[in-house]
Amino acid sequence: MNVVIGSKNPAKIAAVKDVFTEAAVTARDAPSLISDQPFSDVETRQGAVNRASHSLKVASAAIGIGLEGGVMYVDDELYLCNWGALITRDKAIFTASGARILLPAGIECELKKEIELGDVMDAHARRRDVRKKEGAIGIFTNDHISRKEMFVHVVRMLRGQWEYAQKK
Ligand SMILES: O=P(O)(O)OP(=O)(O)OP(=O)(O)OC[C@H]1O[C@@H](n2cnc3c(O)ncnc32)[C@H](O)[C@@H]1O
Repeated sequence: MNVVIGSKNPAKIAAVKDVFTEAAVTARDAPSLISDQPFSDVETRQGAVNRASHSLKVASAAIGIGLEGGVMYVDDELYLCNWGALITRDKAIFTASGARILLPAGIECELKKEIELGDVMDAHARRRDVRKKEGAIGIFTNDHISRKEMFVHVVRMLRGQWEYAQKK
């Protein structure tokens, strides 16, 4: 089976490879067609769907996967959120969201200056390419949960829903 992931981000590719161990996984750049820094569940999920859909158009695979990071408010508190989408050739769409954690108030201030979370995290943690490695979730959980691990959970939920639908 061929699976295409609509991103060249190593944390996202590694998560898909971990779940689709038997598949040939390829990675393609795919536009999210949303803002660089999504600010809601609705927008972040749409980005994941757009990436999955685009990747399937440009690669000959059975399944396209899109993974998208963003932030969203619960009341007036800002949380990290992540969404995934799995799309099949016959246009079935499955979506799932990942674990979320509250972001410190200082992070929200930076995001409001239109600096992307990935760049804010590099400055905050004094590290490089946090978005491709441990992620904000890794930094703020003291490296207990990495971005890849969080996405593995999302991709497992996508795969499980797709398998369940095939049984019906
Ligand atoms: O190469 P792509 O697939 O675009 O990966 P990305 O990390 O740059 O882009 P996302 O669409 O996943 O995330 C949207 C923005 O939020 C940032 N972001 C989301 N989750 C993050 C996390 O856990 N750690 C660091 N940055 C994160 C990310 O860097 C972007 O600025």
